[in-house]
Order: sequence, then structure tokens, then C-alpha cells
Amino acid sequence: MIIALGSDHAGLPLKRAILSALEAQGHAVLDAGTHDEASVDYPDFAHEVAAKVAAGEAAFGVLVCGSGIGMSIAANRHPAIRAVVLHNSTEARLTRAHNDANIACFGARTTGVEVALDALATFLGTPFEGGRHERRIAKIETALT
Ligand SMILES: O=C(CO)[C@H](O)[C@H](O)[C@H](O)COP(=O)(O)O
Repeated sequence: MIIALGSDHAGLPLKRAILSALEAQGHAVLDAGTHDEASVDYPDFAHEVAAKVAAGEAAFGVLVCGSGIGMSIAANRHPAIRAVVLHNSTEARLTRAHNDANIACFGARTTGVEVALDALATFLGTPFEGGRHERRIAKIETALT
């Protein structure tokens, strides 16, 4: 699969581990950066990755910051993006099966490398169940007036 990946400075160590794991699994990774420890602003990377997923240039996105929360807030401003903060494989399985989530966000300051890699593997390997969940996702996409 083609996967878009990005982090800020806080997420860089975990992003590097995720990049290695994804490439070892045979995925093509579009690495939006950041590439060094200099302080940067997480929305810049969230928007770049979300735009690639929304445009269909990547099947999924992965975003890492200190907590994963800022990345998810920014990515979720894009139509058709469902970005979730993951702390474990159970959340990863449920959010793919029920929410058809398309961007996984991790906190490098909150989640260890092994736990994050396990959750990401589950996220990428779990199909959307469809059915009743289609109706609920359509309601998410409906603008409130
Ligand atoms: O925005 C965040 C919270 O969701 C991210 O965790 C950032 O990585 C964090 O705010 C960066 O903090 P820093 O003090 O500038 O390293």
C-alpha cells in the first residue's frame, strides 16, 4: 500500500521507527517530514498528509506528534478524513471496522514504539465492516446547520 507519513519534532523518533517498519513490510511510504529535531509546527505535516489521503494519493496516513492529539485535530479539518489517536490494538481494530478511519495518529510522548507498531499493523490489516456503519459515517459527513 501507499502510506503518507508525517511528524513534528516531538514525534520524530517514533516516526523513524514507523518508517522502518512500514518499508520492511513492503509498503511505499510518502514521508512528508519532519526530518530533523528542529522545532516545527505539527499542522503543517497534518495538512500535507491529510491532503494526500483525501486526494487518494495514499491509502492511509500516519501522523505522530507529542500526544497525537494536535495532529488528529488538524487532519480532521479535511473532508473525508477520519483521523484517530491510537493507544493500542483494540482501538485500532475497532476504529477501522466501525469508523473506517483513514489516518492513525500516535503520541511519541505517550505511547511506546512496540505498542504503536502493533496498533499500526492492526489498523492497516483490519477491513471496514460496512453495513450499519456506512449510515453512521454518512451522518458524520453531513454538515450541521
Ligand atoms: O500539539 C501537540 C499536542 O497535541 C503535540 O503533542 C506537539 O508535538 C507538542 O505540542 C509539541 O510541543 P513542544 O513543547 O513544542 O515540543
